[in-house]
Amino acid sequence: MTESKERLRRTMMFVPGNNPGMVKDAGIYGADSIMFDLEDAVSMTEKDAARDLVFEALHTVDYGDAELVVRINGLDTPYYQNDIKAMVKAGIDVIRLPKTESAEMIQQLEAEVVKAEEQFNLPVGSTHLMAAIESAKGVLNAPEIAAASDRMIGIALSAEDYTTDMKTHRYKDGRELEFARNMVLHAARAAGIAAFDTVFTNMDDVDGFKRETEYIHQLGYDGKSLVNPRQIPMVNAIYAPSKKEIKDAQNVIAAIEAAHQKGSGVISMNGQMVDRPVVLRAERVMRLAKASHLVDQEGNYIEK
Ligand SMILES: CC(=O)SCCNC(=O)CCNC(=O)[C@H](O)C(C)(C)COP(=O)(O)OP(=O)(O)OC[C@H]1O[C@@H](n2cnc3c(N)ncnc32)[C@H](O)[C@@H]1OP(=O)(O)O
Ligand SMILES: O=C([O-])CC(=O)C(=O)O
Ligand SMILES: [Mg+2]
Repeated sequence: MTESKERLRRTMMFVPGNNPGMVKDAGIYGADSIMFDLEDAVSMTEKDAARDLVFEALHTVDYGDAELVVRINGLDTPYYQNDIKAMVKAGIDVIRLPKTESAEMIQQLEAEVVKAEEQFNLPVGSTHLMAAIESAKGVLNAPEIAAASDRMIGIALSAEDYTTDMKTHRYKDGRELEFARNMVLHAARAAGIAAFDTVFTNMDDVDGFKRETEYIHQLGYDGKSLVNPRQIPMVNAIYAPSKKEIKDAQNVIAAIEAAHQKGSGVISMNGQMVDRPVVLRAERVMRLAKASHLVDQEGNYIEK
């Protein structure tokens, strides 16, 4: 559970569960998490076929190191119980509940997941959960939702449905999302889980996508839900630390290790106090640097 809670999740790519070609090839683009969609990308008439297709793919396709997520249908639909059963049986890593509005909904989801894990002789607790927050009620209850279960690995803002619920729509400057973005992020951080920003659906507005990603990176989001593989390298580039950030992080880690040997937890480096929060930030920079293939095994910067 700990490893799973802490893994890098910069890119979580939606893959329509009813599209055999996309489902089969989803692993080739290097997304940190692949999210098969059984909900809004799939029409009512294709719900069963999509579930079968994803189930089959989970058994036959090698998705490498990617985390495998499924967005099931909502708790107010006739599909969600079959979705949970099939996905737990297939050994999915994470179930994402759409349109989550309360902690009770997560508990209802968890009860079904426990039943399925027992039915298929899987260790109880092995399936992780996350929630998509898509309404005013969900945003206001985000702290309770994020803390509703030990299985929770993250919460995501879903701005398409959220802006509809708020009687607005998405603007280029994103000001209509300010409160929700901050609320979701704070709820995730307070619960110690990951925060995912919403999809950006205009594939032709590359500058707009980059601006939005820079903004949510600055806020502190772990990553973003995506709809297209072309968005993956753009997110990774924004999350990749610079050469100077890597050097500084390495200096901080080396200096604090030396200080610890002498029994001290705080030091001064170039006039700057270095203590635990600075070290934790440096360690995250190094995790991102490794994931971005910017350093080799020994931690040396790789010139491109
Ligand atoms: C509000 C919400 O609920 S959002 C979540 C639900 N929506 C989705 O899941 C939509 C996911 N995205 C898509 O279906 C598509 O990316 C679209 C329709 C937005 C654009 O499609 P296209 O114009 O065909 O994209 P593009 O030309 O960039 O595709 C390039 C390649 O990537 C593949 N691809 C595109 N999107 C995806 C995806 N999400 N997952 C896997 N593969 C994809 C295409 O199949 C194509 O493969 P090919 O070169 O082997 O033929
Ligand atoms: O989770 C997302 O970003 C996509 C979605 O369902 C929404 O925006 O309503
Ligand atoms: Mg939605």
